[in-house]
Amino acid sequence: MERQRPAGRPPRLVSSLGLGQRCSEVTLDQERGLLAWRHPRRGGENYFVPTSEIIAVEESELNKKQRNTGKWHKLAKPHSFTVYYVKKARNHRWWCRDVTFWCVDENLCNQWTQALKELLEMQKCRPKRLLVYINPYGGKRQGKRIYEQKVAPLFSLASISTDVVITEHANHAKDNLFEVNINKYDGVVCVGGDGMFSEVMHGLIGRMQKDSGIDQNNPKAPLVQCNIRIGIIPAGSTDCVCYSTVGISDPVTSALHIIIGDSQPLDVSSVHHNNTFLKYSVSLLGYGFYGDILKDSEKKRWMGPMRYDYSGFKTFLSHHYYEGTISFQPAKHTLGSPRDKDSCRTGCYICKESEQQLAEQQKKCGLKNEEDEEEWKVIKGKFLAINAVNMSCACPRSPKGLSPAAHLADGSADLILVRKCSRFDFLRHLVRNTNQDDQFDFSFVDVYRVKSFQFTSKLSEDNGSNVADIGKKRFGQFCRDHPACCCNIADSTWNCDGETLDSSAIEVRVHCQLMKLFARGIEENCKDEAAYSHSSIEHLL
Ligand SMILES: CCCCCCCCCCCCC/C=C/[C@@H](O)[C@H](CO)NC(=O)CCCCCCCCCCCCCCC
Ligand SMILES: Nc1ncnc2c1ncn2[C@@H]1O[C@H](COP(=O)(O)OP(=O)(O)OP(=O)(O)O)[C@@H](O)[C@H]1O
Ligand SMILES: [Ca+2]
Repeated sequence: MERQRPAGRPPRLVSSLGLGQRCSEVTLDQERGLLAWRHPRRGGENYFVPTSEIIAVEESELNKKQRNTGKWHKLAKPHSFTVYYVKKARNHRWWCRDVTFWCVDENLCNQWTQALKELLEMQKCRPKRLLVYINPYGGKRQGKRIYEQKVAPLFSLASISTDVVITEHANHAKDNLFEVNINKYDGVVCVGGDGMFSEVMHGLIGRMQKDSGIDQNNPKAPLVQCNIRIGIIPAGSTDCVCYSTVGISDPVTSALHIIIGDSQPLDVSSVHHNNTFLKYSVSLLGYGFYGDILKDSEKKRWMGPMRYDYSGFKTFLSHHYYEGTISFQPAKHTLGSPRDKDSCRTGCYICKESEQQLAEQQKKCGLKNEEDEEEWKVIKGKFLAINAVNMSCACPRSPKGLSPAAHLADGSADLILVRKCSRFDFLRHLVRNTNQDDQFDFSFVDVYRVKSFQFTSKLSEDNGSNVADIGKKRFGQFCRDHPACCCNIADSTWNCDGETLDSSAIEVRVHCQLMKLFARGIEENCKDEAAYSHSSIEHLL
């Protein structure tokens, strides 16, 4: 892609500017959008910052210490400017760092600030106005403090104006998104966990469909893409969506991705029951183990994030399995497979390829629904867990995720079936979700990449349509004939991105890249500080 440079400006600005008490050669390559300098101290460390990662530029005044220790105090008053930029550290963490350059020539100083500001103006993908929802009760109840202390100062530094809503009840953000004048904003930010993100996503996708006259209850309706990006400031208990799309759960890192206007498309699954829309899902749709954990943990919200460990331990000991039938359509359009060694990373070619494939398929088929004619696979069995993940579901508890090779935007989900097995074997599988070993390498675990699936429990098959009531009444009763066998005559519950669904019989369809986040996916071998310090400016420019 050819970069534009401000009209009438030279392609490169090179000056010897003051940095601390010494001089540094500073280069701004306006064509390639690179700012580079060599630190006169720190062993001549080289700095190299793409202008797309500059947060702000301000005319500044040297502080007292800088003024008194510098040689220039005998000279005329120095002029200075400060550049705030993204510093990439280990483990995908980003910091906001600043550097102040000075010179005695006021014109030169102005030329530099002007040139940098003009380059920032040209970053059209950056948001100027954001709508922010804060859940004050998510996670450890730190959402408001995190936003005020860590995020708001960065937004104001980047001249982003915000309208902030502190939610007063569940669904406040979702309902509000159906009413606000959404065109006023360049994005919506949610401060909270996966549940809060889910609310904002439902509000935005729902609003988009409503405005376009699409009936969400129709499971086959082609949904309209939502182009307003969502930013997630993690302040929840799991923060799986943030971790899986940024690589770390850190409010400052996420705020910086929002400021520089990153964009990451995301697949969204729609979940229906009997032609009734239930929910959308982006991370985990889990039946059995994760459904039971969620159901139990909801009663223990007061415990905060610890509730999941408590309920997880209890659910693990209960070792319930559930009988049912899963039917699915394999995702043939995508190049990847769930057993791939490579994971989805920034600029992922598999996601790009899938997007094109699906667009071509849609063009070819037009209104004809050829999807239904495609092959369906049917599997009946007894399952400890049925997990469908649209993304890896990496989170601090499981750093590589439930399906490490799942893609953020390939139009498919990974369906993981964990069949009835011993407690010991199930524990081995669970532990592999937390370490580097392959969690799918067991005879009782199967994984498929799918574009749609349906599930019906044995109970609903046996009892016809009034299953929900029967299931509810029977919940908690277990096989009387074999009290120790762990077979459960009741249904489990679906865990849909951390919320329970009312129906166990569901129909799920993946919508490729239905929405976008202020993120860029996980970066490959995130450069650490050493990578910058040993490269020379000459080489980089
Ligand atoms: C020996 C340790 C094995 C630990 C295995 C841990 C695997 C953890 C996998 C986490 C996957 C999270 C997927 C994301 C789901 C989100 O959309 C959703 C909303 O935030 N979060 C949850 O449902 C919250 C789900 C929280 C799940 C916590 C599971 C804790 C299990 C503890 C099992 C203990 C067994 C101990 C036996 C001695
Ligand atoms: N003011 C509020 N009072 C009560 N509930 C709220 C409020 N605002 C939002 N909620 C609801 O709280 C639920 C949980 O919030 P959130 O996701 O932020 O935290 P969490 O559950 O601790 O984290 P995670 O979802 O990552 O496990 C959301 O589903 C949201 O609908
Ligand atoms: Ca996907």
